[in-house]
Amino acid sequence: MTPILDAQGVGRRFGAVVAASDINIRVEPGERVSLIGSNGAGKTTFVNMITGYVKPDTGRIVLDGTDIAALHPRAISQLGVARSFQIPQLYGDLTALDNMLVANACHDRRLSFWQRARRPAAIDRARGLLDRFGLLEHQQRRVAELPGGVRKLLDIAMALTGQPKLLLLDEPTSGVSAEEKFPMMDTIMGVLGQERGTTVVFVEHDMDIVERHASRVIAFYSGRVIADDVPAAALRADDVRRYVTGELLREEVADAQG
Ligand SMILES: Nc1ncnc2c1ncn2[C@@H]1O[C@H](COP(=O)(O)OP(=O)(O)OP(=O)(O)O)[C@@H](O)[C@H]1O
Repeated sequence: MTPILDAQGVGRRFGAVVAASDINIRVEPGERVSLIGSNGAGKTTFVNMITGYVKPDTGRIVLDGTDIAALHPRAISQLGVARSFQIPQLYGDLTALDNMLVANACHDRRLSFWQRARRPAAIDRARGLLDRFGLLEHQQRRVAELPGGVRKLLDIAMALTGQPKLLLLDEPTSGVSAEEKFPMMDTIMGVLGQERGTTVVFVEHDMDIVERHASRVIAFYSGRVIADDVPAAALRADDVRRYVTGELLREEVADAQG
């Protein structure tokens, strides 16, 4: 099977900082891969290299058979990569539905912008997605008036309008309250389960969410991959317990204190 994503020997420095070092990651269709790691470990750099916002210094990044490492972000998006951001990128003065229509129109360049945006099929698709995310009641509200959790879901719904092959979610639950996190991720993953063929790579700091929703976990530390396995095994690995969750360090400190 052709992998959706095949990154081989990928490296990137920012001055003296090594943000990615010999990253080798292959993602198969349908996987739900969680990227974990402490602040500055290199997760966002990896996501930015897939979307084309950061170019690797070394290595290859192949999307569904096409080498994308040198392509412009727009070209990569048109090949089927979509992303959501830690802080949703929305048009505050437009309604939720119009945000969806604008996102959808960006994927189809055949007609003028609003002709594309207002096609009946585009409106149906946008309303269908809003419905599946539980957002239909908000469709005519200005986005600036919507609560943060709703805006996050809308951002992800917008990313799905173009039926991407690969969806990248950068900390989908950041800034969301502990009570809202779990139902929110259940909604997101439930919708993705209905979207045939969408593969997901998500950056996540909450290990309970990772265990619940990832089929595979890739842990980063200092620009390197230190674990790549099913969640139970990856979260038990010594390097992950030392450098990501900090459990091992806490145990060692407790032992040292007697
Ligand atoms: N544009 C940039 N210029 C300079 N240094 C950068 C740039 N982008 C990232 N870095 C550095 O690269 C390293 C990896 O950063 P990155 O944002 O990828 O980590 P991260 O794992 O996503 O962290 P966080 O969880 O805080 O978002 C860090 O040391 C960061 O300061």
